Amino acid sequence: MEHALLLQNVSKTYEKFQLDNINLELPKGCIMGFVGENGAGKSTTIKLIMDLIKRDSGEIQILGQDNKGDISQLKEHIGVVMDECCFPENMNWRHIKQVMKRLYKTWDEQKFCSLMEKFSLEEKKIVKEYSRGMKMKLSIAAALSHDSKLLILDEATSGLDPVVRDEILELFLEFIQDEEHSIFMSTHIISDLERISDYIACIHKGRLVFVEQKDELLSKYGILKCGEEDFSKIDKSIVKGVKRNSFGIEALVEKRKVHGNHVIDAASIEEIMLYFIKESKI
Ligand SMILES: Nc1ncnc2c1ncn2[C@@H]1O[C@H](COP(=O)(O)OP(=O)(O)OP(=O)(O)O)[C@@H](O)[C@H]1O
Repeated sequence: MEHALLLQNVSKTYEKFQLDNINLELPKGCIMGFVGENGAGKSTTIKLIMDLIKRDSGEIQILGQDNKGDISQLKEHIGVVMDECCFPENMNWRHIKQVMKRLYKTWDEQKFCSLMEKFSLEEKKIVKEYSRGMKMKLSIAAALSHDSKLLILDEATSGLDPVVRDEILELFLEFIQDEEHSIFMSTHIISDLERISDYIACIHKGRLVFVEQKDELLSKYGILKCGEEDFSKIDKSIVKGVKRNSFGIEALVEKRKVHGNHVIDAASIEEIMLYFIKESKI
């Protein structure tokens, strides 16, 4: 299987934080959602992918090419949207269009203009006068208006209202329709990922806690509800997180491995993530 993005044993240490041995593989034609609590290491990972900061160890390949060295050709095929807008504050989108035309050989002016219209961004307004949502729309439109084969998005949909988010998720789904286009996106909006992603990677305190196909996550895990006595008989290696309350125990378990008659409810992606990173293990 060809991959759009490959991280092998990637590590980075700051004084008070360590990104520890990250392994990720995003197959071409797929969307991978990257989730985790504030400060878990999502932006750091994305900056390492973009080679904006130096990794201490490991390998990173984008579209089959090492992300270090001469990546001028590769940049044509990567669309990046970071959580901060990186266009000059005193430009309107007409100016930005001219700049992008010079930066990308594959710049598609018509596509950009039609997205500006679709997103209702006024021609004369300068970036300084944009709301956060408007800045995000502008950045997403620019990333989609050259020959991007991989979109890398860091919290790109977080400032957008539900209607615009819905439109953008549709654009993302259109974008990956052929096997050549892929998306790696970090977000706190798990419902967006439930809707569009093929894979979910979850990071906690600098370590990956799972990377799985979304459908496999949903079919693999369930929430077991029982009392202490029944729970004591459950193999703890299949338990990923436990919550205790006055009614008994709720535990995220690998449901195919539970034997006997038990109540096991479906778990959402958000619940799976929370049990993995927040709840106790025993
Ligand atoms: N340049 C830096 N120097 C030292 N520490 C840093 C630096 N950049 C980030 N960190 C630390 O790395 C950790 C991970 O930060 P990062 O921005 O990757 O988290 P995140 O998962 O993107 O969080 P959020 O969801 O809040 O955006 C944090 O503890 C942060 O303080």
